[in-house]
Formats: sequence, structure tokens, C-alpha cells
Amino acid sequence: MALDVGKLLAGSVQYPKLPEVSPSYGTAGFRSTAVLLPCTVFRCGVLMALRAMHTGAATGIVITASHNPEQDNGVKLVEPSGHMLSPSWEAFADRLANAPDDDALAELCHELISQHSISIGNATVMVAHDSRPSAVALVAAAGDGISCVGATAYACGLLTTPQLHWMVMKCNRKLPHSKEDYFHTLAEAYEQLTAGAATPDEVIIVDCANGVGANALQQLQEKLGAKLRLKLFNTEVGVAGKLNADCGADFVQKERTGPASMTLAECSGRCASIDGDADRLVFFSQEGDTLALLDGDKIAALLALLVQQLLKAAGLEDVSLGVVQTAYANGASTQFLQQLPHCTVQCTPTGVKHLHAAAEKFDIGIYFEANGHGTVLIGKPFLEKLQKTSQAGGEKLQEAARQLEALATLSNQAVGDALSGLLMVEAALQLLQKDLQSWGALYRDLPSRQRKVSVRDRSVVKTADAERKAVSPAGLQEGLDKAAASVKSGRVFVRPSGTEDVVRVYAEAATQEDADGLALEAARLLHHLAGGTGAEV
Ligand SMILES: CC(=O)N[C@H]1[C@@H](OP(=O)(O)O)O[C@H](CO)[C@@H](O)[C@@H]1O
Ligand SMILES: [Mg+2]
Repeated sequence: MALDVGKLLAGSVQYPKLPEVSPSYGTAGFRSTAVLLPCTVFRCGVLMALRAMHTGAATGIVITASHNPEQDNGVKLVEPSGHMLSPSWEAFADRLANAPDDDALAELCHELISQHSISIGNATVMVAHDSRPSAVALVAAAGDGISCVGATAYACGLLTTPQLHWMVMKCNRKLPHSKEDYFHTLAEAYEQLTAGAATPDEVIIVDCANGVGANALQQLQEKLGAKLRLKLFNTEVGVAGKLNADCGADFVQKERTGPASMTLAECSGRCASIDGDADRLVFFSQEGDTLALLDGDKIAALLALLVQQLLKAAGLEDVSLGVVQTAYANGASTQFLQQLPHCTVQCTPTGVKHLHAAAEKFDIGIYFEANGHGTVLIGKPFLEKLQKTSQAGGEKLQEAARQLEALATLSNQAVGDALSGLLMVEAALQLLQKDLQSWGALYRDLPSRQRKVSVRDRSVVKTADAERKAVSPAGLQEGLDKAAASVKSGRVFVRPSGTEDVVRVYAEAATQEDADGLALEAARLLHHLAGGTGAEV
């Protein structure tokens, strides 16, 4: 069937392109102030419908701006595999979002359809949203985009981002994929993985960022029963002004302090914090004046130890195990992982799409961004090997193989997931017999500092070597090298953000004073060489 241009145009006139808005796909989809988004989201509906027709499988859309302020919103695009939109379609997403008028939009659709020989016909796009008030209008915009090219929008309602990714993945694998199935699967896998270990006495305190994760964790708790007790804080979902406000994983990780609404006593327990769409997770505990933070790097280290223990018990140490990080990973974590036997450590550019793609290449790939976004990928070839072990080996071997299978089910194979991550961490602590203190003591973080610098055009900053080196503007890298060499254990890099109009600076050193100084020096250099705006840093 051919594209019904009349229907497309009738849809798109309702969502005119604002000339002053130039959307950019960025690190994890489109994001901006919510009022500027209807046109972009409508066009994403069109795109994901065509992607579904092209692949012959369901795709997905999540309306969310994650940890960003409540007045923002955004759109995350989901492949049939449950992963983020294939990078090969990102450029097209940008062109579609920037088409100046309806005719240009129709022309681009024709180009995409002919380039990929897409046959227009029935297809499904699953649409979910987080708890922002702007969701209603944007879900409608996505739905109109999907239906005006002849596909069906399947409204999944209020969900966490990883839940929608999981549902798309399972749906296309023809496996049970309802909202209920998600919670049931996680709870059952957790029970299998921890069978035989003592149920923890401690209640886990979870800061839910006043976001959709609060509802999801409540449902998960119902399935878990007495196996794991959660006490939820910051659960005012949909209450104006509350989402991510002085709470949530991003706040705790960046500010190095507990959520403002929680007392010091509450923060001194075994605490976890998730973000507004529940795809990030960090743990923390107040110890006197300081907050012990167990971030994505520490989670990766803990899960690597768990995987190694299970592989050893199953007699499968020859499999390839990789841990994938970004340049933001604390240098101490990289060093810790590098000394683990049979473990390859790799660095990719920022953004889960890069980490996920690298982790997939290992039999077992663990990936985490320092901010707590990540998962454990356990590939099909490995699972087949495992099944043979389960059948052939002795009782101990079989037990470990069953646990690895449970881990493969518990870890979200589509994308990083705070709920799945929380259960993986709890299982790891039980099976490795660790508490937050001994987990935290695996290695000591090097002091670090992040800064943001505003410049006229952040694209003048170009990087290489997984963003660890600046190749332009000229002279920048030489200056950074010199600054880093002047302090003990100094490391510094700069990169343009993919979600904000700033250039980010990261520095670490043996002391906090040196890390702060190094970050400041780098920010000054950047301001000077890359067209800094506003006051001198
Ligand atoms: C330093 C940092 O935390 N960067 C975040 C942030 O990307 P930027 O491109 O740095 O703006 O948002 C991304 C999407 O949530 C996340 O994947 C990434 O880790
Ligand atoms: Mg998020």
C-alpha cells in the first residue's frame, strides 16, 4: 500500500513546526521544555510507525524527560529488540523533526519509504509515559503521528521507561508481556536467584523521586511479599512541583547528599534512589557527616563479583565477561575491575546506546554509567552453554547454572532498569554476604568534580578515544594534558553534552582540592578556546 499523503497532512497541520525550534536527537532521544514538543513527538510517532512497518515488528515510544525538571518532557524511541532506536535511523529522526513544513515532512517520509522499500500496512507502536502533566497532550500527539501513516498506537499508560522497553522486547519474542508479567517475572527470578540465601532483616529504603517508579515499586513489593521489604519515600506521583525536586538518583549522585525530604536517620539505613522514569539507580547511606554513595560504578563492580562467583561455581570460567564503562567512571573503579581475573574492561562514549552495543559482544556484558544507568546482558550462546551444564554437571554445578539463568531473567535485557537493578544488587549482597559498608570498601573512589561551561556553539568541541581526548579546538588537549600532569592521579576530559546546551568538564585527582582545581583550570581553558559565553569561569 502507498502512503496516504492526505491523511498525513491532515494530521501534521495540527502540529506545526515552530521555526525557532531545532530539535536534536541527542544522547537519549529528543528533550526540551514540554510546550515546544508536540510537533517533534507527532513526527516521532510517524517515524516509529514507519520503523515498525520496516521491521515487521512492534516498536515503542516513551514520553519522558527522566531526571529533568517537571516542566520539561521528551521522547525515547524503542526498537523492536527493546533497545534504543538504531543509531542508523538517528540522522533521519533529526531530519524529520526539523522538516520546515508539512510538505517537506511528506517528502521526507517518501524518501524513507523508498530508501528502505517500506510497505505501508498494519503495524503497532506501543506508547507509554511518565508522570509529567504534559504527558496527556504528548501521548495524543504521538498517537496522531502513528495513526496518520496507518499504524496502530497501543496505549500502555503510565509506565517506567524500562518497563515499556521490556514489554516491546517480550512482545516481539512472542512471550508474555503484560504489565503484570513484568512484575511477576522480576519477582520470580529474584526468588530463584536468592533461594537458599537468608532473607535480609533490613528494610530497603527507596527514594522514588516522586515519579512513576513509586507506583511500579509498590506493585513489585506486592509480588515480592516477605522476600524483600521496601519502604518507599518520595511517592507523591503527579503532585505539582514534586517530580525530581531535591530528590532522586540524579540529585543524590550529583549533590552527594540524601533527598531533602528525608531525615539523616532515614538516610542512614540501606537506601536506594531511582530517577523520574526509573531507569537509574544508586545506593547510599549517611555515615555521620558524609554520604557514602554507591553509584553505577560500584554496582558494576558488585555485579561483576557476583557473576564471577556464579561462573566459577558452574565451572564456566572460560566465558567472555566484559564490563563496559564511560570516561565518567571513577578511575579507582576501572583499576578495580582491571585486576579481576578473566574480566575485560572497555570504555565507550556516553549514552546507553553505546554501552549496550559494546556489552552485547561479550558472553556476559555488564554495563553501567556512573550515574546508575545499566544492566547485565547475558547472550543466547551463553545460555545454551548453560543449559548443557545444568543437565550434565553435579548438584553444585547445576545450582550455579540455575542461578545464572535466573540472573539472565532478572536483568532487563533491553535497557538499564532501576527495579531490576535493585533486585540484582540485593541478590548480590546476599549471595556474596556483603553489606553496604563492605560493598563500598571494594575500592575507594578518587575525588572528582564535574562542571558545565556555556559556549556559543558546543559543536566546536570535538572528541576522540571514547571522548577522553579533545581533538578541537586546537590547543585544548595540550592544555588539558599539562593541567592533569600537574596533580597526582590527575585525569580530565571535556565533551559537549548530548542533552543540554553546555560543554561538560570532568576531573579527578588524588585529593578533592586538586580535583576541584583541575576542573576549574579545564573550564577556564575551555571558556577561552571554545567561545565561552557569560562571565569568565
Ligand atoms: C555526565 C552524564 O551523567 N551524562 C548523562 C546525560 O548525557 P549528556 O550527553 O552528558 O547530557 O544524560 C544521558 C541521558 O540520560 C545519560 O545517558 C548520560 O550519562
Ligand atoms: Mg532516567
